[in-house]
Amino acid sequence: MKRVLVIATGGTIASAEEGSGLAPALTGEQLVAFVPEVAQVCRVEVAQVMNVDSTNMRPEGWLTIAGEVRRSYDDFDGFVVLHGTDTLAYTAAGLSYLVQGRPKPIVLTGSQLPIGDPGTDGKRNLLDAVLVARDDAAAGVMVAFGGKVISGTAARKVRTRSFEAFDSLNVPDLGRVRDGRVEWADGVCERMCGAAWACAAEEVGGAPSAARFYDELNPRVAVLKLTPGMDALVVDALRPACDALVVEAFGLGGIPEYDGITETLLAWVDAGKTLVMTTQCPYEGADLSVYEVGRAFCDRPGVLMGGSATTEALLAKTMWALAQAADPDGVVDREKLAELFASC
Ligand SMILES: NC(=O)C[C@H](N)C(=O)O
Repeated sequence: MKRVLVIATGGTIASAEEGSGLAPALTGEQLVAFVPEVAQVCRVEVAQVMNVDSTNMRPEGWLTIAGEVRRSYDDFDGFVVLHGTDTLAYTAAGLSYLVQGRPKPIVLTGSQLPIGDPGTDGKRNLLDAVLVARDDAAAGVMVAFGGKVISGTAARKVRTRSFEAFDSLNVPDLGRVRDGRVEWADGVCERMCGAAWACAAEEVGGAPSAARFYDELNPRVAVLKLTPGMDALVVDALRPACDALVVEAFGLGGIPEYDGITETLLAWVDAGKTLVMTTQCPYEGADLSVYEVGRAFCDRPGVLMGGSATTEALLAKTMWALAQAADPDGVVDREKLAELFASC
């Protein structure tokens, strides 16, 4: 029987109402006990690394989860991370960059209703995630939620109440779990590699092979969604607190020319910081070379293009790449940063 480690972090799945609003109350052991089918399909152990609403999850928490996977890696065939849904997509992206190669499956899930609620989606999601984590064809970081299996770098929470809370943006779902069976989409291994992992061609398809663990992130990265009439002071105000800024431009890549917005953004890279350009449209990605209002950002040292990656993935990738590209004094090698950014 395969061995699965359930890493419990909290979230609605573990929550109960104790008079001041829903808050995590149950342990991972208690959650697993709600789903007896889990013990019938694998040997399960639980690690409780924290018990928080995912609103309070930070990049340090991603490192804690990745550290737990690393510590237990040889003892288990797969990992399930029980997590609040609100920032689950960020953590899934963070883990995708912290555990690269073609690692054993690391499957994130949670629920929209507490596991003790009679209509809960938590039992189904927990069992589905375990089924994916023990599946022979599974590898890498994934989200299993509401029957869908989604790449860890493509997930976005798109619904606040419904059970189908997550969509896969710009890449198809990796598969589905239906009636207790994992059904992978056609050509899924190639897509999984394209989405998240820097795989060599011979690593495509089949079971997990080598895992590459990283244990550093630079959390000094913010996301700025441009809005009509934004004051350049807002762009400036973020600078002291950040080493990089992920900019959600308009449409295909429009950056306002009025009131010094373009100049104030470009001053970031002149000061040695990094800009990552993306779009506020969820689908089809950005291309700043098309319109005049984006051209100034093309071929500029220090400016990286986000393509069709999600903002969640770009934030996590930037935190990872900045940490790898910095020397001990924190000076970032831009060439190395650009290479790392393009590598996964
Ligand atoms: N459904 C959920 O899990 C929401 C909860 N606030 C969390 O993210 O922890």
